[in-house]
Amino acid sequence: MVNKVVQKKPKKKIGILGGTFNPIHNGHLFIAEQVRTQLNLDKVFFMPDYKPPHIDSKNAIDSTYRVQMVNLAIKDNPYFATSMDEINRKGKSYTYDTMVTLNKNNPNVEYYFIIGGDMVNYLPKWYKINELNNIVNFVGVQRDGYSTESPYRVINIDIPKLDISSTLIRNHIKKGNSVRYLIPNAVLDYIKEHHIYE
Ligand SMILES: Nc1ncnc2c1ncn2[C@@H]1O[C@H](COP(=O)(O)OP(=O)(O)OP(=O)(O)O)[C@@H](O)[C@H]1O
Ligand SMILES: O=C(O)c1ccc[n+]([C@@H]2O[C@H](COP(=O)([O-])O)[C@@H](O)[C@H]2O)c1
Repeated sequence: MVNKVVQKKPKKKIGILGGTFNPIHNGHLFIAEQVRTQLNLDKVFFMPDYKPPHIDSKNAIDSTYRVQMVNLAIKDNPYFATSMDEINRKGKSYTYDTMVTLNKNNPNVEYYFIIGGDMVNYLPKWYKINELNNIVNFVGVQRDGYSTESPYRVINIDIPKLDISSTLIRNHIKKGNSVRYLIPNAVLDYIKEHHIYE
C-alpha cells in the first residue's frame, strides 16, 4: 500500500483594520498598505464597527455614510475590501465576538488585526482580551503620543508615523479648513455632497 502524502494548504493571511472611520483618512490607508506589504498579507479588510465598544457613539454619523466613505477610499486597491460583518451584526462591536465567528467560518485563514498605538495602550480594557489575544494576531503600528509596548502579544510594525486622525479631519472641515491630501478626493467629494461634518 502506498502512503499518500497529504500536503496541507498554507493558511491565507488576512488583515483586518477595524474602525469607526468617521471619516476614513489617509492614515488608515497608509497603515493598511504598509502592514499588508510588510507581513505579506493576501488581503486587508476594512471593517467599520456598528457601535464602537469603548466610546459613546452618539456623535458618530450613520453607518451608511461611514461604509460608503470606506468603499470610495479603497476602490483603487485590489488588495483592499470592506467587511460588513460588524455592521450586519449590529449591537456593540466587540472584537472578540467578531473573531470567534470569523475563525469558526474560515478555519484556513490566519487573521491579523491592525491597531494604532492608542488602541495598543487600550488593549487591557478590551472585552475578553486574554481569550481574544489567543485567537488573533494583533499588529501594532506607531501613533504620535503613544508607545506600542504591551503586556499582550502584539506584532510591532515599524512604519513612518502620520499624524492624521478622524478628529482632525472633522475639526478642519467644521472650521472650513482644507483637508485635501489628508483624505482621498472621492471621500472629500462625498462629504461635501452630503454636507457631512459642516
Ligand atoms: N494616523 C494613524 N496612525 C496609526 N494608526 C491609526 C491612525 N489613524 C487611525 N489609526 C488606527 O486605526 C484604527 C481605526 O481608527 P479610527 O477609525 O477610530 O480613527 P481615528 O483617527 O483614531 O478616529 P478619532 O480621531 O475619531 O478617534 C485604530 O486602531 C487607530 O488606532
Ligand atoms: O472589543 C473591544 O473591547 C474593543 C475595544 C476597543 C476597540 N475595539 C476595536 O478596535 C477597532 C478600533 O477602534 P476605534 O474606536 O479606534 O475605531 C474597532 O474595530 C473596535 O471595534 C474593540
